[in-house]
Amino acid sequence: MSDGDSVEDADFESVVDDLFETIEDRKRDLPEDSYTASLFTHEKGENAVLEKLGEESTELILAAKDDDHEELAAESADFIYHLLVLLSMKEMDPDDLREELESRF
Ligand SMILES: N=c1c2ncn([C@@H]3O[C@H](COP(=O)(O)OP(=O)(O)OP(=O)(O)O)[C@@H](O)[C@H]3O)c2ncn1[C@@H]1O[C@H](COP(=O)(O)O)[C@@H](O)[C@H]1O
Repeated sequence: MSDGDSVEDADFESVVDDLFETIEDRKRDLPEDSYTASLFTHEKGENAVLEKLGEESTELILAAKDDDHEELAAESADFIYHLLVLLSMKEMDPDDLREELESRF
């Protein structure tokens, strides 16, 4: 996140872009204590993040069925984070998603 921005006043798009930038940094630097880096070096390869996406979508559905808004927001964030890791693994980025969504307007 750029200097002067706060989490409170960042819009959704810039939060996604900042998170994706952090993911790209972790992919490049592979710090030992980083969960994100561990996904890029996992022995299961991309299956590690694909499995996580499956788990997170199930948790998201359960939160929706319980009408638990706080949990639904948390599980949605987990899902979007893992989706961004997958896009990075595939050498894609949020612009690919943005363009696809915009093409449907
Ligand atoms: N947004 C996320 C994010 N969302 C979810 N997760 C991790 O995703 C993992 C899986 O979540 P689960 O719901 O399965 O919860 P869990 O019970 O901990 O799961 P298990 O690992 O035990 O299966 C957890 O370890 C979460 O910490 C995330 N890890 C990192 N980020 C972002 O990535 C940045 C870099 O993080 P590091 O890679 O840790 O440096 C951070 O600053 C965050 O902004």
